[in-house]
Amino acid sequence: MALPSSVRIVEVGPRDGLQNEAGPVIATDIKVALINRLAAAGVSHIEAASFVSPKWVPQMGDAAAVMAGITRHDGVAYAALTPNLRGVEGAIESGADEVAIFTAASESFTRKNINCSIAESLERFVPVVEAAKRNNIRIRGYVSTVLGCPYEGDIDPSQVAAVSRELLDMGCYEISLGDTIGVGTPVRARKMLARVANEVPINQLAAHFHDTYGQALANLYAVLQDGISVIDSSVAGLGGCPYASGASGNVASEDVVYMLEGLGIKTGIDLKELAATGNWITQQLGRNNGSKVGLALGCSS
Ligand SMILES: CC(C)(COP(=O)([O-])OP(=O)([O-])OC[C@H]1O[C@@H](n2cnc3c(N)ncnc32)[C@H](O)[C@@H]1OP(=O)([O-])[O-])[C@@H](O)C(=O)NCCC(=O)NCCSC(=O)C[C@@](C)(O)CC(=O)[O-]
Repeated sequence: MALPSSVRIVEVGPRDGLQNEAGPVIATDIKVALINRLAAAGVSHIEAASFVSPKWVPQMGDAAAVMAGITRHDGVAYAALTPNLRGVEGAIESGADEVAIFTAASESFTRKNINCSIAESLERFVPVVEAAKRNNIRIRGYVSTVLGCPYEGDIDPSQVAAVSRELLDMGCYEISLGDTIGVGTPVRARKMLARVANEVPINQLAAHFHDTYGQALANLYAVLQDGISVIDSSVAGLGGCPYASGASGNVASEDVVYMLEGLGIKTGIDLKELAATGNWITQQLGRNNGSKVGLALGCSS
């Protein structure tokens, strides 16, 4: 299949990137400035916050304040993660353009992450989806551990396909396939995708690959050839996974945009502005920049 002419980048840095940040809770102002800078760099889809239990994820405890603080840019969708009815109510009140429900292809991971079975998580999402639909808010679905689980090892692609299909049938417009611990390699990624694409149209699937083993760009290049045209990524490669030692964050947005530009694929994002944002946020957090492109360009502001 020909490569797509354009790719929508879903920037998950403010949520997936910051949720696991060690140390004190990051100031709301920094989160707000990060989101505003990403929008100014041309990112059109930003996962801005997470309406989850602050006991489980303290870094996301100020979701409502973050959503209230951002300056909305025309044409930018601001999304929020919502595990249950309480979460979606908060997201709707905060003016989220989109909500995301999340489960996994692995029972053990689901239990650790949201304290229920996969089947229970799907039941829990029913009122979430109903509330979002009543408010004309789009619903995205996540399936984690699509290429491996820290507790169960390899995951059968049929299980990924089955959970993805359930989320689609519930009303998700798009299913994001998460290689949560970044263990995938290109051939396995394509095999998994081929199985899932039997259940969910490829144009309703997104790739959400972490870069723990340095395979994320290779995996993305592989699945782009199968028709994937939505990629989740995190500025400066922010993030990590509390369930996998040494796990790094999502693939860095700067690295993805650089690769896509080299392939002649449009993203609408200004790479220099994005790289400056990556360098800025890593300075704010006092952590290393996980983007090779960000480091190479050395942009700052
Ligand atoms: C799902 C629950 C809430 C179940 O948590 P629980 O303990 O089973 O449920 P609960 O209903 O007993 O709630 C526990 C406490 O949280 C409160 N609570 C309950 N709901 C909310 C809410 N919405 N907002 C704020 N507070 C809430 C609730 O009121 C209660 O407070 P208490 O009575 O103890 O004071 C919990 O497990 C949770 O919040 N988990 C979130 C985990 C999470 O955010 N993980 C990271 C996101 S997933 C991810 O990163 C993967 C992804 C998407 O990026 C893709 C990939 O890479 O694979």
